[in-house]
Amino acid sequence: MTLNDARIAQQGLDTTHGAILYLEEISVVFDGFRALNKLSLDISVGELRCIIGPNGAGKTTMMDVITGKTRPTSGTAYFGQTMDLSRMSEHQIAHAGIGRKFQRPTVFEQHTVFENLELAMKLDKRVRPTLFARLSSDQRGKIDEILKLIRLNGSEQRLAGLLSHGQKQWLEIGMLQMQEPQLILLDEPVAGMSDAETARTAELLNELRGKHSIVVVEHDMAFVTEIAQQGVVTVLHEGAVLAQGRMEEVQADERVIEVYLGR
Ligand SMILES: Nc1ncnc2c1ncn2[C@@H]1O[C@H](COP(=O)(O)OP(=O)(O)OP(=O)(O)O)[C@@H](O)[C@H]1O
Repeated sequence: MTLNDARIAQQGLDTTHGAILYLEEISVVFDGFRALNKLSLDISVGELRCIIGPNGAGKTTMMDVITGKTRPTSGTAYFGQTMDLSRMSEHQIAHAGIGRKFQRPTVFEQHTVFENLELAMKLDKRVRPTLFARLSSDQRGKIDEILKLIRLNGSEQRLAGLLSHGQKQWLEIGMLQMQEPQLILLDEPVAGMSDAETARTAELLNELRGKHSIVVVEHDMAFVTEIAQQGVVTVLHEGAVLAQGRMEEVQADERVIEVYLGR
């Protein structure tokens, strides 16, 4: 851990004003093209926010800004009241508690489900156990709890490489959980899943509702309807917020129908 990392970790997350993430007038310009155009967005603590929008709307670029992969050309991004994401490295942002799941699962295929969860816990720099230390009963209990959540209890000794696509996605969500991020970003979590797997993923996210702050980017509208419930859905278009509100509100919005749903 560098001195700067230690300073950020020590600073802690300040959510006294109820929001965990503030994006204000974020623009990202690639060679003259505005992928994000003064995007402003707040996520509340414990919220499950769904972000939808047509291809090229800027959803991935927004996630890249939050995780430090892409620097905004202008605007501000804060994690809690005090952490300026534009001044932190990707590593520092992950360390401060923002966890991201990419679209393709990246589990350790040669290891069992249990070992994947164990490894995820041991990669958590805040805990710093040695890789070969035996698990405490608390740690074992936590793995068991996550196995149930991700519907893989009973499969803990299977090799991750042998799991179905959906199961790998759940395992990766479990691995994220092991690191207890304060904010979880999920990029198209049900892409490529069967209908049954999609339904179970919706159940899983509904179980996480309120316990974590979660941002889900997804194209599958049936799935979004399942998990949005009474929460806020944000529609991005051309790098900015086109509409925002409950799912039935944005679905009825003429502008949203025109650019996205009506295609
Ligand atoms: N590194 C880059 N250089 C140049 N242009 C980029 C770069 N990254 C993204 N873009 C462009 O920015 C725009 C927004 O892309 P982005 O991937 O954020 O959209 P998206 O909403 O995630 O789309 P999708 O639903 O297809 O994943 C696109 O037109 C894309 O081509």
